[in-house]
Amino acid sequence: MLHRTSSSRRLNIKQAWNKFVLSGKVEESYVRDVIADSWLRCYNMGVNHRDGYCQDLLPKEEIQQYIQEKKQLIDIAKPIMKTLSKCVEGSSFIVVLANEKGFILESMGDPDVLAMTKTINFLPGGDWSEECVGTNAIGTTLAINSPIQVSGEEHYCSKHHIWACSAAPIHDSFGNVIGCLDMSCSIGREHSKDLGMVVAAVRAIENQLHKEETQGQLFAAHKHLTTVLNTISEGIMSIDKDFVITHVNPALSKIIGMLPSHMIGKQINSIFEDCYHIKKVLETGKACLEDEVRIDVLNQHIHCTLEANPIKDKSMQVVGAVVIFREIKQVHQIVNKMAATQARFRFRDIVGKSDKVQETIRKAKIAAKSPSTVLLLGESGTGKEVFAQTIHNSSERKDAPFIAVNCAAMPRELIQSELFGYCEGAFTGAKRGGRPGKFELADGGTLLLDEIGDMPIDMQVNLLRVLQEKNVVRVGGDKPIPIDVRVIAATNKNLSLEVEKGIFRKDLFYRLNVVTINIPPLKERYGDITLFVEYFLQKMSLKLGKEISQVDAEVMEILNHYHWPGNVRELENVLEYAINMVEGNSMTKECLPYYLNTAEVKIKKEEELFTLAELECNAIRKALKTFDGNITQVAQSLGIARNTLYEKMKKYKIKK
Ligand SMILES: Nc1ncnc2c1ncn2[C@@H]1O[C@H](COP(=O)(O)OP(=O)(O)OP(=O)(O)O)[C@@H](O)[C@H]1O
Repeated sequence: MLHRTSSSRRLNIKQAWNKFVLSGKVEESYVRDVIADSWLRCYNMGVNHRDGYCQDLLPKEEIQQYIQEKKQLIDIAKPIMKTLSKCVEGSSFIVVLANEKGFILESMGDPDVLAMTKTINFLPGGDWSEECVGTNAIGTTLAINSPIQVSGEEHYCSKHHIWACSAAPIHDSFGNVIGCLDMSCSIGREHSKDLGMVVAAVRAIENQLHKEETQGQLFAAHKHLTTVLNTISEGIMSIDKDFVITHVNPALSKIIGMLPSHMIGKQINSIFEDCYHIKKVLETGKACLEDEVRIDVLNQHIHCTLEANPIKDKSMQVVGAVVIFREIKQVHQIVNKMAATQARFRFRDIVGKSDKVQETIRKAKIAAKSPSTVLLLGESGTGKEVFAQTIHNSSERKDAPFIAVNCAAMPRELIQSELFGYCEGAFTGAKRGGRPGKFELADGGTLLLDEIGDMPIDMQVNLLRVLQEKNVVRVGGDKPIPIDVRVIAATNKNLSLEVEKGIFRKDLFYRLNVVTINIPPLKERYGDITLFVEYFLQKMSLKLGKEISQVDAEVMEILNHYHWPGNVRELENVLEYAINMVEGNSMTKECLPYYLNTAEVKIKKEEELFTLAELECNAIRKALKTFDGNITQVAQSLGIARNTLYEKMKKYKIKK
């Protein structure tokens, strides 16, 4: 139903208006109170009823300033204004947004009507307050803080009598008026639902504004909280009810040695090996405070106090937990640090799935359970010390010290006192009270004699005596001190050859060569390079503050075919160099050291020689993969009997 002001009513209002402009009094009952009040305000403000042309169109810079101030409102209102314009398309309407002072910020709609608005400066920058142009929808809605429709002669100025306008104020979440929305058309084209549409559009604008405000507040609160968490020196982690890590602060990342991005989104038990304290909090909903726990993560043990608090929702259901870690620098850790290295590695930390490494691990596990002396043989950088630490940590001596001594690095004249200690006054410069040697420091634990092949021959006899007698006599002393030490010796030399050459004592060789473990060179560990790359990338990305998300296939090709004379240590160094060289987050072959990119490496790759056993082993593996473990088909394809195939699989420890 069209609601147009009837011509008789218009006439009555017009007569009332005519009388009012002469007398300044509203006598007729045809004029709504809200309009009459507005007329009186305008009359008292001295608004010229014959004018109505907005004189005060703002200069461009000032309009821009107003637009800038209301950017958020305009951004939200514009799409809603467009929708409103679309709804009334073809009905000669325009939609106008003004600020709380009545200055127009934005207008859109019917082009003919927009053209008409130019004659009265009903344009962006125009001041449509009552004070400036008298009673009108924009100025009056702002003056009364309520929606209003102003038609024809209800306008204070005669020039506006040809318009019918509906407007409603827009409020912020505190109820302050921040602007208004108006819909205008020529008189006679207005509709009873115009005001309702404007009010609905204003509600939509206000809702969106409040939503953005709430989001802004949430964002600010989140930022605030993150800043607090990030500046706290304790390690803090939050988890959800499914044990998934949702937040890790930088302090915890530093304690654990792992980037937050590598932890967030993961299950806690994929990072921490023993997390039953934390799980209990989620299960029981009760907080937990532990004085001292050992957290096993990334081949290291972290001693810390642990505090875990449940997070509950409105209905008191546990929805997650916050865990606080405080690192304890334990006394024996400090002692260990001063004396030698901390034994960090355990079997599960040893990278490598190749048969050769698995065989070495099998033997090392046996050695760990026995009290016998162990001899570790392997090229430089293969991980002899890694295995020595692992054996120690898996032995019953794991809680006692692990001391490593490099026999090649010690000055010849100091070996004796370093290993066996000295008494006060043993030599010039000897400390008061004397000093214990490495054997004494390792008492109850394990002593790694690294590079044993480099121990001077005249020192070897003393070592043999200590190993046999199980006591040490400090340099300058005469009292034997009993020691209980498990010795692990390691060398990259061929000790029997050294014995033949007379450089190494035969009796010491036999004394050490009780449980011998060969550590394979890296080039023989088929398939392990990829695992090492993953492991070192994760370890070093934190140290170097870089995240590498991709390693080119070409890089893997080169790394997989290089002969690695420096073994794992060389690979570790190459990767550290390459990570440093990465620009962006992808490792290309240009990042590798020059020598790995040279022709020599490629030739080696082509000329690579395998032993017969390796060829046989590879052929069986390939065939098993091709025939999906079907023994009959594999035996047929290789031209051997099934029994022979089983024997060979056993020999090479190949599983189906
Ligand atoms: N299986 C492994 N898993 C993880 N890291 C390893 C492994 N093997 C070796 N490494 C790393 O490679 C480097 C060299 O290892 P390590 O010092 O144990 O070798 P080594 O054989 O004792 O060397 P050298 O003969 O020169 O003393 C170390 O940084 C070690 O952490």
